[in-house]
Amino acid sequence: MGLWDSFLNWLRSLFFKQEMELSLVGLQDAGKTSLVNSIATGGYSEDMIPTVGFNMRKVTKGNVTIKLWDLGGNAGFEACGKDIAELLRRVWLNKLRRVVFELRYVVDAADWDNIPVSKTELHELLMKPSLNGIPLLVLGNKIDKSQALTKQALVDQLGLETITDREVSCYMISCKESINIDMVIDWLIKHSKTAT
Ligand SMILES: Nc1nc2c(ncn2[C@@H]2O[C@H](COP(=O)(O)OP(=O)(O)OP(=O)(O)O)[C@@H](O)[C@H]2O)c(=O)[nH]1
Ligand SMILES: [Mg+2]
Repeated sequence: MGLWDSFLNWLRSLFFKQEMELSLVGLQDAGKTSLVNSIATGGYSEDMIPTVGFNMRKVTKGNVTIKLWDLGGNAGFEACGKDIAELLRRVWLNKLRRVVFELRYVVDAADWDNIPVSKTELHELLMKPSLNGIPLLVLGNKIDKSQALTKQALVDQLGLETITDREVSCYMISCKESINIDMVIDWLIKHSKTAT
């Protein structure tokens, strides 16, 4: 095992000793589950089973519980008709707003088409009074892909510079190649005191 892997494993061991519960929010396919795997073990798989939209799952390791929230359209609901799909989406978003007290927002930085939807969802969430002042960590995932946006382009396209009422951090990561996962773990450890 290289020095770098040992360092990451040491960070991981610190992380899972903390008592915390955190939420990861993002559009489907952004890489939330991959990020949890990457933080937990460093493992990565191309063969992920998509979490069906409007879903919440919990992953617990050590003292840490990570809740994964999937945002975004859902083909199953859309089959019920656009209005009903939209209504269900609103109900689901309201539920999410009641339970998320800190935000880590995962974006697929290589999926240009979905960035505007990510932006809308993110800014809608930030308007919720219960999320006032809550620090925001935005993660642009899949930077191993050649078409991935640069950090500045992601910041611009998500309108992150217009968010002035809280601490905003943005890291570009790759779960696949374990890039900047150490920065994410470090951020989570530093902010764990404010976690619910
Ligand atoms: N190239 C690349 N692919 C990735 C990366 N992270 C995740 N993926 C792939 O993206 C797809 C979706 O990853 P998931 O971790 O299932 O994403 P998710 O956000 O949990 O998706 P849902 O559960 O469907 O909402 C999978 O095929 C992963 O292998 C990455 O860093 N680079
Ligand atoms: Mg998932």
